[in-house]
Amino acid sequence: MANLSIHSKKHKVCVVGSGNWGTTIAKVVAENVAEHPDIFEQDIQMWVYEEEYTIPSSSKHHDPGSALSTKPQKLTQLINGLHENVKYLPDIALPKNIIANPDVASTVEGATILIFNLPHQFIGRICDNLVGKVLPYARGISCIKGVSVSDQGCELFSESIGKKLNIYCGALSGANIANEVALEKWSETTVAYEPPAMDSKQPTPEGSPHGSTANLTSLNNEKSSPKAKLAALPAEYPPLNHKNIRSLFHRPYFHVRMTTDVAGVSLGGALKNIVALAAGFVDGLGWGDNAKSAVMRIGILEEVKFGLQFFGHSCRGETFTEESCGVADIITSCSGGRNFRCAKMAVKEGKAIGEIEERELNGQKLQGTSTAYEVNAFLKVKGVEGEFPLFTAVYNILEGNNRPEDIPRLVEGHSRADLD
Ligand SMILES: NC(=O)C1=CN([C@@H]2O[C@H](COP(=O)(O)OP(=O)(O)OC[C@H]3O[C@@H](n4cnc5c(N)ncnc54)[C@H](O)[C@@H]3O)[C@@H](O)[C@H]2O)C=CC1
Ligand SMILES: O=C(CO)COP(=O)(O)O
Repeated sequence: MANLSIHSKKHKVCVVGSGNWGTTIAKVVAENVAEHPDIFEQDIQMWVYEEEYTIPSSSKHHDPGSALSTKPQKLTQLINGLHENVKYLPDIALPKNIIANPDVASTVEGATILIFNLPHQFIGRICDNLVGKVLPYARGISCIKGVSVSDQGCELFSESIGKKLNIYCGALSGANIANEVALEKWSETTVAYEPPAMDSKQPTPEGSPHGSTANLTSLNNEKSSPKAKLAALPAEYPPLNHKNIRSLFHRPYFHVRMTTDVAGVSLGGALKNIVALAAGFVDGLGWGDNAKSAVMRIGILEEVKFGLQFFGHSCRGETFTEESCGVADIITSCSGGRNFRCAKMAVKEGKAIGEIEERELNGQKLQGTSTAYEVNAFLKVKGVEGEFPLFTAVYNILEGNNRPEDIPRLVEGHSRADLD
């Protein structure tokens, strides 16, 4: 087929991270670059935190006669040889254009689109290693569910990545249990991207509260960082407007809705992990679906309140109630997510959730436990712990100050009016 593109260069896409969701998103984008060769280069470099791994005897790749199969191997070699991430996404065939790379600097080299997808506790250090190694006009998308809390306040990862690397960074988040997406079972997701004006030959959707200009000011209401100057995407590249960003993620089984609300999308993904722990706690007590629904209802109200109170000038309440990254992610995460499952087991077995995480997840990481502590530290500094009774209850249960049985009492009386 003739290449009708008027652009002499194509976008090089890389994925920083290769866990359960990192590998799944690499599969999604690897399929899409193959379908849009006029916009994207064909290979996807995927950064892997290198480790040695022995193929388990339950794997179809296990061959007792082969030393390769019974001895530990480098995970990158296994992924590149088998086209499968045998540790973090077993039994899912990966497209051959995914290249596992243990070196983060060469993973991002020459990339114009960087997709950040790793447990949130590791992103700060990785970004430190990337300073000065990223194209000045690169653009990022963060798939990370968490927030970055420091004495500077509460920051979105899209923003902390953007500031550290001096690039624009959007966010992807939705009701997306990775294993289901990897099996190509239908789901929706939300991608928040506010194209810097110079990247876009197309207007952002009508009604956009932010227009189409780059906004690198802090999304935290009370702090605003100096505006960093973004480098323009050279005209040789196809524009990075909503249409082209969407074409990188949208699949027949993975439906993308675009928005410009980076704060709402990021916060929905981060805060629902705290709610999922609460749902696991009450389910672990055997309290049933009504109790879980109550937790979800209060959880969504606290999400909206948190967004509007601390990120109000850039966050839309409707994002939490209308988009996949909001209410839908609460529902899916409180049904089958890892935070929910591990919290439930912890209560049923009377064990610490960290012990369950270690035993059950084969190296995958819970995000809700650390997020509950981080959000609590921020709420404490602001003096508003009492205004977020569910988030606070989860923290206190993890700390051992309260028991899961206390949740109804702790959230009682917090009607919609109380949360306003
Ligand atoms: N798994 C899921 O169903 C979904 C996860 N997410 C979010 O995506 C983000 C990434 O999650 P997953 O890919 O599932 O990760 P994961 O939970 O599978 O975590 C394991 C990953 O962490 C890496 N890792 C371990 N120690 C490390 C270190 N010291 N430095 C750097 N990396 C290290 C491992 O190599 C592996 O790639 C998280 O924020 C999560 O909340 C979002 C949607 C769905
Ligand atoms: O984010 C998720 C689903 O959208 C996955 O949640 P867990 O990390 O709790 O598995």
